[in-house]
Amino acid sequence: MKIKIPATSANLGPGFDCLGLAIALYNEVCIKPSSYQSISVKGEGEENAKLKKNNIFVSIFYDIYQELAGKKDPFRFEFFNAIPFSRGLGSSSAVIVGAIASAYEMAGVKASRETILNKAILYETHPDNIAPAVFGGFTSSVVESGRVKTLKKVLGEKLKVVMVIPDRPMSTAHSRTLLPKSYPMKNVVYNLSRASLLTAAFFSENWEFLRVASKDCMHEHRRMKQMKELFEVREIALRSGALMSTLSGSGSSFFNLVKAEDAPKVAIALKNAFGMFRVEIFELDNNGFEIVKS
Ligand SMILES: Nc1ncnc2c1ncn2[C@@H]1O[C@H](COP(=O)(O)OP(=O)(O)O)[C@@H](O)[C@H]1O
Ligand SMILES: N[C@@H](CCOP(=O)(O)O)C(=O)O
Repeated sequence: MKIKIPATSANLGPGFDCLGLAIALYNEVCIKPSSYQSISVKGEGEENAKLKKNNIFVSIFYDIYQELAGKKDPFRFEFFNAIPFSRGLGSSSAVIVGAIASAYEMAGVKASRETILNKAILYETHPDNIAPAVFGGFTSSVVESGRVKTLKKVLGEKLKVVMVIPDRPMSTAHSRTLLPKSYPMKNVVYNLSRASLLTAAFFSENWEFLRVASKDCMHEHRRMKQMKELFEVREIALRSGALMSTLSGSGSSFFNLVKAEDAPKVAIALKNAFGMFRVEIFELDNNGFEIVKS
């Protein structure tokens, strides 16, 4: 079988741990029955020998496969990774969702996307990457009694993403340790009001509200201080016409949502200012993971 899983950009500013969307940048994994287990890696992580011995996708796959099939058959895993690691593009969530969906497919057990999502939340404590990786589109999610409740909005082709991908990683786990354990009430109201308005703006396609609705006072500043160039990335992106400009997930990438016709202008402005960073124009993904060949 072959599965493709999209990258995701989580938080989108004030929507910490609850808002996210999927991007048309994919990891692909081919899995075939074999007489012995083997792993090959192309693309991101190709040089990392550890991924052939201690691979989180394979571990999660067999967790689920053994639960469903009651045995551990050997498979060949061929990874074609396009999602950079630790750049705030949901690489770890793509692994979790891809491994679970693949295990159900290889065990011959049908599963709804809700089932896949509610398995994935057991491995990833926050739903803002896994929900769009499962469903695609823009998603607003909560976790209630261990179950994920999410709503999806399909995003039209009038929108594109200009993503600035720095050459330095930011580990999600480490980046979360930089955040305070509690916040003043005014900060909480600042973020929850904007997250609400941001969600309403996406669902009603009122793009002119995105700029004010995507501001955050709970996590971005502390994280962006680890890579001060990101403050200028945002300034240039907004000056060039981006609808919104936010730290992608826990970083280090910077997410810029633009009208399709403005994408080249915004990308050129960012490329001219940050020659050392990757600047890519992506479409949005509205499908989530896809099993492209059984
Ligand atoms: N395709 C992959 N195959 C195996 N492991 C992966 C893959 N993508 C990510 N990982 C694991 O996840 C880690 C990155 O997780 P994290 O810091 O949460 O980054 P991100 O912001 O991309 O989600 C990598 O260091 C690696 O251990
Ligand atoms: N809400 C999380 C999102 C992490 O996204 P990632 O793409 O960096 O894994 C957080 O901000 O920690």
